[in-house]
Amino acid sequence: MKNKYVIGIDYGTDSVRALVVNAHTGETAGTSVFEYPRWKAGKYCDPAVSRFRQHPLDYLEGLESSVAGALKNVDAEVRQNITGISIDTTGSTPVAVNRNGTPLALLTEFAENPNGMFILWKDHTANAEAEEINELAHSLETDYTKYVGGIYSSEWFWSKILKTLRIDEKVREKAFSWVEHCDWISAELTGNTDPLTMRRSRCAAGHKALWHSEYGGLPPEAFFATLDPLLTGLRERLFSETETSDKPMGTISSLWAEKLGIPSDVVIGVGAFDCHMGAVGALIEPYSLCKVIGTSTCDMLVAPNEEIGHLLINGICGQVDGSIVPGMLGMEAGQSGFGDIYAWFAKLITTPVSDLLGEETARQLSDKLLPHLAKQASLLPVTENDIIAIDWWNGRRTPDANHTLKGAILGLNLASDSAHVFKALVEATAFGSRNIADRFRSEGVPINEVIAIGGVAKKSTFVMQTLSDVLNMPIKVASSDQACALGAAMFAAVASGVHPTLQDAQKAMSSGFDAEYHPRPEVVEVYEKLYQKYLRAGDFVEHETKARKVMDLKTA
Ligand SMILES: Nc1ncnc2c1ncn2[C@@H]1O[C@H](COP(=O)(O)OP(=O)(O)O)[C@@H](O)[C@H]1O
Ligand SMILES: O=C(CO)[C@@H](O)[C@@H](O)COP(=O)(O)O
Repeated sequence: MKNKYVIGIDYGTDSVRALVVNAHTGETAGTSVFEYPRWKAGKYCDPAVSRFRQHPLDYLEGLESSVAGALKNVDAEVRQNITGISIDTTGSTPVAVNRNGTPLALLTEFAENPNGMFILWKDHTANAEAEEINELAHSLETDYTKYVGGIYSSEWFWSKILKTLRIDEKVREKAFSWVEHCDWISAELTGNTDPLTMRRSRCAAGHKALWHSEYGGLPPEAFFATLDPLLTGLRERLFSETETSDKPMGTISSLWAEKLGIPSDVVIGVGAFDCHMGAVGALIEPYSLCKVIGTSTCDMLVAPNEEIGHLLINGICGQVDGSIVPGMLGMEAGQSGFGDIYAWFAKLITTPVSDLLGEETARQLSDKLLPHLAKQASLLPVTENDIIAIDWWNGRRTPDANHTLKGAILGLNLASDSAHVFKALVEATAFGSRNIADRFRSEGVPINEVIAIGGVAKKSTFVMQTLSDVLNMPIKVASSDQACALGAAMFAAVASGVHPTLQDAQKAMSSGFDAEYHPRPEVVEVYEKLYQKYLRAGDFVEHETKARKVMDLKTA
């Protein structure tokens, strides 16, 4: 029997990576990463107002370049035996499309309009719209937020659509429908981007677009029309059916088969979000908490529907049948800022260096900075009087989404140096993780083990040790440094029929775990006390944010 190969493609926040994998052994045959050029240049974004947009050309160029790079040195035999491609992306990252399903920014008149581009998951320009969605949903007999943790977020589909339709008349006129990145790019590969017929991801729809089988799809038209007449009629131009990612989206178009130099019968799987496919790549099992730790975190859990399905889990990013592993309830939570907070601190240090001593010196400093800070911080004792930081630099995703919240550092004195502050930031991100784990437990979802994947999990032993101490649980780190792309490859192997079930694909293709962290008994107790302080300080920050908002409203 000839070996079959599959390609997993993982669109992260900064770059896309393609992984060519032997579907029987999981062995990597080729891999390549492409950084989005327009995004890297900071185009179309304004961090001061939390506006983050990505141009569809970054994604298209990335598709071609990453796959070409991954296939560059493989034998003809590998190329000829590729059976499937599956894709994961960030989310909720929707875009307005025309009747053909073309993102508006690919049309000449919208080429430079950020509102015609993909609205990246971390764009928080729609806070007010999220609040309106919550107010309306909570006032109705059926609360349509009940399966997404009871709070709709400004990071999600409807908030972003509503905001865009309100502020941009041209997009309003031209937008026929809206599509998530994971749906559009997979559909693009099949050649059928018709928004009315393309298959939509269960994962994206259930966690971010309020889709649920109980409502027969999306909430009823009346809900959206009451929210804003601008939404009238859009529901009909979206979708009512969704698919899990073990299913095919279609067959590759001849155009893309030719462009990529692969067989014309390659199956394209239904897409999903990066952290969901990552959890599969990291061998998630019922009641494992799989933490995808990068710029942000996604905290993934699966459990049998019959055991957990009756619960409504408050404050998380949703519970969706089949969103991670088909046939199981998939749950998502997470932190909107994790590694990004360390990156912020590094930038704070390197920017004046760049201004005063030049870019090259700053780059050299930047390359060494985080490992250096981690080393210095690891030498510091952990005491009850340490600095406390609150990890809401990019708002709070969970528990209880609130993107108007901001970060804080408390307890500085004249002896506080960069290592002390970095230690506090790392601890803050770990406390945020602990708060999520506690919420799952208090809502009736036990956690049997913790698995970690993502850039930070691989790069920083200091962060991972602190996390294990604060969670007071061991953490296993998956061997693959491309777990999301590997998970996508596993889905591709099922969608294209190499393996009958996802579990079979996982068994055959997984590369297991290569590190394990254990809590250090000598600091666990101190961290428990610091965590209680973190919770109290967080309450204070939240209270002050609310008070300031009331004042702002009064003076407006
Ligand atoms: N040595 C390090 N210690 C801690 N964090 C790091 C280190 N190196 C990089 N990071 C963080 O890793 C994050 C990127 O994670 P990664 O998983 O590669 O990206 P993404 O989230 O886009 O998939 C950045 O936010 C960066 O600050
Ligand atoms: O929010 C989600 C999924 O729900 C992620 O796509 C988002 O955190 C992006 O993560 P990365 O930056 O790719 O680590």
